[in-house]
Amino acid sequence: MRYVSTRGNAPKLSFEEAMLTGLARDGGLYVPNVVAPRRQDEIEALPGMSYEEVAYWVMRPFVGESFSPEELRAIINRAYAGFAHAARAPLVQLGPNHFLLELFHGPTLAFKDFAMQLIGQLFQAALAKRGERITIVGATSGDTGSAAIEAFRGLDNVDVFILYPHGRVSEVQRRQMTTPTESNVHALAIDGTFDDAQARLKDMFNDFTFRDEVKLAGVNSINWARVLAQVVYYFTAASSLGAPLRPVSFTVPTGNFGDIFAGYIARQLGLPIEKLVIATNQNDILHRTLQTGAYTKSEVVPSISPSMDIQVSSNFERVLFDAYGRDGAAVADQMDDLARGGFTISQGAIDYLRGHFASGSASEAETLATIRSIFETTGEVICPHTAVGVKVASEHLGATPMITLATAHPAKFPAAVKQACGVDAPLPPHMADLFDRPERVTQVPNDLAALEALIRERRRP
Ligand SMILES: Cc1ncc(COP(=O)(O)O)c(C=O)c1O
Ligand SMILES: N[C@@H](CCOP(=O)(O)O)C(=O)O
Repeated sequence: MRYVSTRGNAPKLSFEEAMLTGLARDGGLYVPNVVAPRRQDEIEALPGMSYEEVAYWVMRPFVGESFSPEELRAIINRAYAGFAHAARAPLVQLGPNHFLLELFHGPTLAFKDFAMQLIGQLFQAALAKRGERITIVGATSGDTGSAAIEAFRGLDNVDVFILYPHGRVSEVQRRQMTTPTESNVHALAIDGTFDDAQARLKDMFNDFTFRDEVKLAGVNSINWARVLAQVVYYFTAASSLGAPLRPVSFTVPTGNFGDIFAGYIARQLGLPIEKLVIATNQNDILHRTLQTGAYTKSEVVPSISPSMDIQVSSNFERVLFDAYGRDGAAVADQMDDLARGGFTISQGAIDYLRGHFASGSASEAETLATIRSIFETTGEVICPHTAVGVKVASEHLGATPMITLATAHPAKFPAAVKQACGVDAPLPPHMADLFDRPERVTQVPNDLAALEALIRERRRP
């Protein structure tokens, strides 16, 4: 298996090379050169397998020669050993034909742990073999940052810099990033939005002098390995509800488009997903794009689901690449237009997108009302991101089982939960003293040169 850039003008790489490279050198994102459907009998055999066994089955063909079968199995087993639930990603029923896929039983209480715990192990194995050290820079709207810090804290050969938008993450999310004491961890509060943070990160990748000097690596969903790890739970969830013999639908709270893109890959691998529904908060650019055919940036408005306060959804480029028949030059043109404010999608490409995705959005009031009504009718306390998904899913329910991804633990957003339904959402025991731990953070300007200077100064040579 080789990996190609969505902009068609970068070297083709192996899985390990693509993982360590991050952003392609033409500014694009790496994707597999082919995603072939799996055999039906193999998919039928998934129920009854452990999460780790399904993960191995999903990932093995994508990993190729980069890791031996034994190495990959051991890496997967280590990655999920610390999860608090034996099923790793349990399903709970919310109502007739509506299920929640709980993705918050990892160490930092969000779905990011599924991929980050895995790539932490993959990076360590690859770096040990190569005898290399790297500098990870990540952009976060709240959850990627803490998951990355948890996966890489204390490692001798990795420095981690996490850029989060100052004042635009929840207090629990911020403290998860600012309280680790390891000297290889650096929390940076940028004066701007998540989009600014992600744009500066991509600028760093496009500054080849800096990139090569610090050996820059990325753990955002820029990194294909992140997306791959997230494909697994679509299979475990669907197969526990009877797939592939009966179809299922998914609704995915969406921001950077990584999680739903993983669902799109699962469908390409042969999972019968009837509807794949994009659920956005009031920052509804993806929903508007599907409706209008134009991807037009507007200002990010802070919401009670802050991790989805995004206008430039990085992984949308990956699906556009397919929508344009894998024409990298066409994608590169559209991304140039995006830098100037937006682009209009061709008729063929928008038909492709509408054929693969449905969409909807939830206002702030609808998000709060959903948290409240789910609590009152089921006793479940859900986080605001999950509530966005549940609200949008309710507009797409039918005869096919609907699975909404519960992307974070409610304890990460206690203020919104309290406002919605009046209950406290306590942190689990391993985080119970989070508010007593001292914070360590540097406020930084939204300026490439200043950020690069700080990283050069702080990283260990
Ligand atoms: C809790 C939560 N829900 C949903 C999302 C959106 O996921 P994605 O960015 O993969 O679309 C995020 C951020 O990634 C998140 O942290
Ligand atoms: N919501 C994310 C944004 C970054 O997404 P990623 O999947 O590209 O890492 C966050 O919580 O940081």
